[in-house]
Amino acid sequence: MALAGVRVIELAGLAPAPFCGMILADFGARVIRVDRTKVTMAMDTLARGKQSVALNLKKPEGVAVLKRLCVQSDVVIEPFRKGVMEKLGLGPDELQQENARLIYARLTGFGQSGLYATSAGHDINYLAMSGLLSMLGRKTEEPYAPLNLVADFAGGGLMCALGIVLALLERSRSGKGQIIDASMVEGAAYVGSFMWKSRSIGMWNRPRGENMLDGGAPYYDTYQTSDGKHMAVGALEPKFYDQLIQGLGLDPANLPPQMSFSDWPELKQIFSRTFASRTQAEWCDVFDGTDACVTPVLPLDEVHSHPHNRERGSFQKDIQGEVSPRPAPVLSRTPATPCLSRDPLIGEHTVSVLEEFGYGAAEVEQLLSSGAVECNKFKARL
Ligand SMILES: C[C@H](CCC[C@H](C)C(=O)SCCNC(=O)CCNC(=O)[C@H](O)C(C)(C)COP(=O)(O)OP(=O)(O)OC[C@H]1O[C@@H](n2cnc3c(N)ncnc32)[C@H](O)[C@@H]1OP(=O)(O)O)[C@H]1CC[C@H]2[C@@H]3[C@H](O)C[C@@H]4C[C@H](O)CC[C@]4(C)[C@H]3C[C@H](O)[C@]12C
Repeated sequence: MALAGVRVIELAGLAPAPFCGMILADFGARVIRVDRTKVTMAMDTLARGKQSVALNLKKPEGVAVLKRLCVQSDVVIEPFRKGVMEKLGLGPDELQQENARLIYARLTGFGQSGLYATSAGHDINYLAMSGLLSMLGRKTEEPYAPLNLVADFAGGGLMCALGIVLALLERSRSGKGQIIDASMVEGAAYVGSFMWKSRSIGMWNRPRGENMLDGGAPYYDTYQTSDGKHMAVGALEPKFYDQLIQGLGLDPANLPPQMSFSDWPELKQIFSRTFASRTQAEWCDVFDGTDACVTPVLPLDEVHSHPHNRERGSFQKDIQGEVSPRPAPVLSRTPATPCLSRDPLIGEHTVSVLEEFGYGAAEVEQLLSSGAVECNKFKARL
């Protein structure tokens, strides 16, 4: 796989850093997640393919273990507030002094500098600060965050993974590591570059929820079907719009023009009434195989079995029967072959990882008895 041979230390975090680590693991990196000790339940649902080591970083011996892991690794991902790692004596200066090739990825909400750098926050706050949240939501409603997808995952975990891959590529020339300051505010804003750059062509001249791509246009929206399901319509270009009108069985001569903003509310009502007259399956029969840009809105439990997704193998089942998306994109020679076994227990691999990183049996025993590390392998067998 593309990242085979890359060793990553991921300090356990909430959502963006686990996603970043999972992407790297899916594409072949060896990812060791560093969990806290005395935690009963793993909250990382994005742990596919990772190993877990439980360290108490409030103990100097725990800090020393993490340093040793980082000396022999390529990447460390830290998900804490600015300054937390420095307080532990684990800042980039300390770690890169011992391993100049280390890529030190800092995944935060607000970045490593600025007024908010040390403040707590979550996806919705970062999205708000990126400017994007002000553009999201229906007409007359308050701004609305689309789950925690944009800042946590697109602007956060994914951007951080991109930064790591870029730094690995550059390191293959320079031999040097670097520090990645991955701010979710900036990552989300960057993902949204189109919103800035397309203002010049008038894409966002109207209030929120009244533009072409934000739910304003009747030909770019969702509609309820007679069985309470939905269809998604994305018929932007006139040639595709014509196919939409044809599929809906409407007479273009009786409709206002596609691009007439003032007629959009009326057109929406016509589309709503029409879509409500048949079931989702019936509309799929009408539109599948056409260029009308109309697709069913699939709930998560139907995605896997949709013929298109099934044919491509876009979703996979792990050994516990849990369905999740196959890693994307698909590389032709070195595709991701994600691990399908169960997620690690907290600290399940502490002893084996320590041994692999050169700790002798007596040292491991000492660390276990001092509480600097914890191993839950025995419990895993119960
Ligand atoms: C699923 C929910 C998560 C949703 C994601 C959410 C929408 C997000 O947006 S995630 C993005 C969050 N932001 C960032 O990641 C940006 C960078 N990080 C930060 O800004 C901060 O870390 C922070 C704000 C996220 C958290 O701040 P906090 O003060 O807690 O932490 P830090 O200042 O960073 O310091 C960390 C301290 O920890 C010490 N540390 C770290 N590792 C170790 C170690 N190995 N050993 C010892 N010590 C360690 C470190 O030294 C720091 O110490 P100091 O403070 O002394 O410096 C889930 C969100 C909430 C969950 C629910 C909740 O937990 C309650 C229930 C719990 C139950 O078990 C399960 C059900 C819950 C309802 C649970 C359910 C879900 O998991 C959640 C809803």
